Amino acid sequence: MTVQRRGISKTPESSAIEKKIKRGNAQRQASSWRGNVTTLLLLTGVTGLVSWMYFSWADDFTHTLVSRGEILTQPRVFTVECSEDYKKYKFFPGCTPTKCGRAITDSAVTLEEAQKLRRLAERGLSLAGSDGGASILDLHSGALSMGKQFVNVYRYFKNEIRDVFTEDDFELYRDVRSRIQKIIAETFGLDSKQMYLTKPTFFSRINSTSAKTTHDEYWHPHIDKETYGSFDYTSLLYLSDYGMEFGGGRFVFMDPSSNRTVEPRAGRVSFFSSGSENLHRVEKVTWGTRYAITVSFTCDPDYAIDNPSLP
Ligand SMILES: O=C(O)CCC(=O)C(=O)O
Ligand SMILES: [Fe+2]
Repeated sequence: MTVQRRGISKTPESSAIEKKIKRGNAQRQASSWRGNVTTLLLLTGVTGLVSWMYFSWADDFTHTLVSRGEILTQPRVFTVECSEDYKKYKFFPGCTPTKCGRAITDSAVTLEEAQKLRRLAERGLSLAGSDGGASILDLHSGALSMGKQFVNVYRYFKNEIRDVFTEDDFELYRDVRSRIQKIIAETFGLDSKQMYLTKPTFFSRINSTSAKTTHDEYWHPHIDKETYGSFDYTSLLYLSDYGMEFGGGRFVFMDPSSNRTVEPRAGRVSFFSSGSENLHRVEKVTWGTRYAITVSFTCDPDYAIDNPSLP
C-alpha cells in the first residue's frame, strides 16, 4: 500500500498568501517593537521629569548654612525666634535663652586639636563599639557602646584606661569646652559663668552599618531639650570631613519651610539653643566614618557636671 503524501501542494496563489502572512507578521512584530520603544522612551522621560522636579524641589527647600570646603574666620550666626519651651523651666537670668539661634565657627578649635581629639575618640571607641552603626563614648560617665549595650570603661578597664587616655587628653577637652562656652556666651549675650557643662557629653562614631538597636538610630528628628532634658545650649565639635571621610551625615536644621544643613569639617563647631526652634536630625551616613563630640550646657546648676577627668 502506498502512503500518499498529504499537504498542500504549492500553487502560485498559496505562496502569495504565505508571503502576505509573513509580511503581516513582520509588520506586527515591527509595530510591537515600536510600541515597546515608545513606552520605554515615555517611561524614561517621565522618570527623568519626576526626578528633575524632585531634585529642584528638594534644592529649593534645602539650604547649606556652611559647606565643608568653606573656612569660617568669624562665627556665622543665624538668629531664630525662641520657642516657648523655656517657659516650662525655671528662668536663670544671664543664661536661659532669650536670644535663640544657631551658629557655626571654624576658629574655636584648631585642626591639630581636632586631630588629637579624633585620635582619642578612635582609641577609646576601638576598645568596644556598637554592633550597629552608631557608637558613643561618654567621657564623664565612662559609658561606652559595646555590642547591643553599654559598659563603663572606667570600671571595665580599671587602671588600663590610663594606657588609652592621658591627663593631656582631658586637659585638651577642658580647654576646648571652655573656649566653646565663651563663644556661646558671646554669641547669645550670656554670662558664661552662669552656664554649666551638662550630661551627656560624648564622642560619637557613626558608620553605614545598619542599626541593631534603637541606640543606633541617630537619624531621627529631635529636639535636644526634650531628648536630654537639661540642655539649654548644644554644641557639636566635628572631628572628620563630610564628603572626604564619610558620605551622608550632614547635620540638618528642620525649619517649617526648609532644611538647613551644616557640613561637618574637622575642627568645626556648630552650636545652637536646644529648644524646639532648633529641631534637627543627622542624615544617615552612607560610607566612611564620622566622628564628633557633643558638649552641652545647662543654665540650671542642679544639672551641672564637673569636667570629665581620669578616675
Ligand atoms: O552629631 C551631630 O551632628 C548631632 C548629634 C545630635 O543631634 C545629638 O547628639 O543630639
Ligand atoms: Fe541633637
